[in-house]
Amino acid sequence: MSSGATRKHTALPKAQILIEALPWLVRHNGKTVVIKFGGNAMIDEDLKAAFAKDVVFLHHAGLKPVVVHGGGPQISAALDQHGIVSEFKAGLRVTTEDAMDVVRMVLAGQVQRELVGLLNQHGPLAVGLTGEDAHTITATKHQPEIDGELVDIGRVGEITAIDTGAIEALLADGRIPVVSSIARSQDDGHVYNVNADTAAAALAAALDAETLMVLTDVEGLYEDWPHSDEVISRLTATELERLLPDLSSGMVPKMEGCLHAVRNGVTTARVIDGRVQHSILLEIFTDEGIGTMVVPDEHEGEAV
Ligand SMILES: Nc1ncnc2c1ncn2[C@@H]1O[C@H](COP(=O)(O)OP(=O)(O)O)[C@@H](O)[C@H]1O
Ligand SMILES: CC(=O)N[C@@H](CCC(=O)OP(=O)(O)O)C(=O)O
Repeated sequence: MSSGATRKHTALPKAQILIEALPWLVRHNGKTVVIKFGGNAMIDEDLKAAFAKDVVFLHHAGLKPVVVHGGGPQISAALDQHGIVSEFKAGLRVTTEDAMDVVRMVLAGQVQRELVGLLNQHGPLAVGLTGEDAHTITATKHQPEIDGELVDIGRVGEITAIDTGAIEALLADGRIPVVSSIARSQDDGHVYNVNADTAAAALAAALDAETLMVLTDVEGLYEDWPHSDEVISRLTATELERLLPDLSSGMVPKMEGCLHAVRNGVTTARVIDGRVQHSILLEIFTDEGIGTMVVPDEHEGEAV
């Protein structure tokens, strides 16, 4: 049996860890953080549960987390079951009308429900919605330019407007919004498939969020991918803009999204490793942030 003095002594390091978080708690109090949880980081059950705990922790620590989720691998698996081949052009899924039904079913009916369920194990907190709800995300048909030609990739949307009303009402009510990246169409009565990184960045900018955090399945933006695993730890908007033409595949919408966010009022945009448990807490409450941080140009040289 341990004495009172010993118990106090062994508990001391815990108190120190808590008190070290004080400056960050003060700095982030009341601030909105948009967290994009990528489909690739969502494959492991323990990671999903740890993610949910981190988000609930942020909520109770006085921040306002908004979750935007992906589901690329989950959509591809479901399309496969339906005998629909997955094809990507310019990093975006070619989405036929039939594929759109599957995308919507998987994102809104499966992935979002699962995240809402995990978050709500900690209390009546999470409310799921898609960009269709209350006109949260409106889009028009996106036609990427490939080799100088506009290409038809089906029901893929380009965001034209964000209405933050529903999300802000949920935040004001002490809830955690969980948003699926599906948009209402401004042209017809249908819906569009939107890349989840792009949706998260647009929401972060429209919500005037302090931070956009993109969780993925790599450590951050590699300097010379796939030849080296040297992570770029900090980039200004202008430095990122110069790098964009050389980026490939999944990193393109992420880094374009980070650039859009910091050019539109978000203080920092970060790409971090969703495979590391509690990476969100490391980013928000310590100096030992991991991954890649993008800052606006005017913050160059300042401590963020
Ligand atoms: N410069 C780069 N640095 C890191 N990853 C890169 C880079 N260029 C391309 N990638 C690829 O981007 C992937 C992440 O994007 P993606 O597969 O769309 O993930 P998510 O499901 O999280 O959105 C990485 O797993 C890696 O294969
Ligand atoms: C247009 C487009 O490509 N939409 C994506 C939406 C999901 C997504 O972005 O998921 P991740 O974040 O896991 O990649 C798709 O259909 O895969």
